[in-house]
Amino acid sequence: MSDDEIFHNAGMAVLHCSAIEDTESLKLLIDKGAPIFYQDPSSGYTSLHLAADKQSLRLVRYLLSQGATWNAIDHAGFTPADIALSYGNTPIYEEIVAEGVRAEFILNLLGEKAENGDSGDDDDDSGDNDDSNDPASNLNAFLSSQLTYEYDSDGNERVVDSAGDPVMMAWETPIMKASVRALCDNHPDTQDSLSILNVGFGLGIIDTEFQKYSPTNHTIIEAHPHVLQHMRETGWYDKPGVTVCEGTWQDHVDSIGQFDVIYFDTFSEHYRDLKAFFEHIPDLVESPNSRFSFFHGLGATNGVFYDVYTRIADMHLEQIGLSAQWEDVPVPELSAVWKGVRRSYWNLPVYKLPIARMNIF
Ligand SMILES: C[S@@+](CC[C@H](N)C(=O)[O-])C[C@H]1O[C@@H](n2cnc3c(N)ncnc32)[C@H](O)[C@@H]1O
Repeated sequence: MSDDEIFHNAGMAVLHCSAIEDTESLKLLIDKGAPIFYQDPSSGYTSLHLAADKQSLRLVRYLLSQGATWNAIDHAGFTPADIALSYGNTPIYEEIVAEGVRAEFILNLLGEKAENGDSGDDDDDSGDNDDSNDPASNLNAFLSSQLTYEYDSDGNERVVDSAGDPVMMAWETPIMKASVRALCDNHPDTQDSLSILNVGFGLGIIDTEFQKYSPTNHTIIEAHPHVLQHMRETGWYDKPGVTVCEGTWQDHVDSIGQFDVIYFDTFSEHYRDLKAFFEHIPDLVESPNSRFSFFHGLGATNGVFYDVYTRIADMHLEQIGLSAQWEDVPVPELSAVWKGVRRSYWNLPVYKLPIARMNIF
């Protein structure tokens, strides 16, 4: 028998024992090195998918304790937690999501260690591998990519990079408006007029909304030369109170000052970059009343991943002394907006809008 056949048979035995909830035999197989992560070639199911499908919390716990993969996707596009959710099985869903948070949290720490030179690997979660020349995942490739401002066939504005990936799209307007309302409405410092920092101009949707509050200081950090050109052509450099900081936020963040309102929405960066920005917030806030938000699109092609990343971001904010509230914003059906672009980056009915404040004051 070839190695491949032995591997396949051992994997199928793991799946069979999971399907009949035979934990005794499962334990023997796993102790002998059978692959707990094995995916059925015809369905893509893993042992954890089967345990979720059986609604066996005991088996789910056992498999997770033995290192089962929390986020494997079957051929229909579902993770084990999606299956639990389809049954309304909250205990199993929560068990798997908690494991996801633990696993991603540790991967994040390992990623940081690697960046600090503690290990040779630059291996981390959430596709944070920027070795490629893909403008959507590598900042340098993005900054030298041609950007095009255009309208889709329904007249919705968007800006796309040279690979055809959308950088910003008009469908996000309700999210941007809701973010500005949550950041600016009833702000205790409105009397003195707000000072606002926005990182990432894109289509200028959020900056247009911020302008409605007549901020005395409205600072925009923008890195891409074509976006800056667009800002010049559309008069943003001449608006009273607006300061455009050309370059990346990493270039400016240490000398930019303090603000009542801070928003962050870049492109081609990764969770670790957002987290690095979080760490500057204590130095960027003007007062105890200052509010911070960011575009939360982490893992937004799958509800389980989105849930896991919402919790991870919340924990990281907490670690640096920020406490966040998350408001649900409904997102309409979007299939039409992805026509003519390479990848869709959103596939969920609800946006989780974060509003964070320093909790040390
Ligand atoms: C998704 S768009 C922002 C959309 C914006 N919120 C709006 O309402 O239209 C992201 C923007 O961030 C810019 N950007 C990407 N990386 C950046 C960085 N490191 N520093 C500053 N700007 C960056 C991009 O050029 C792009 O204009």
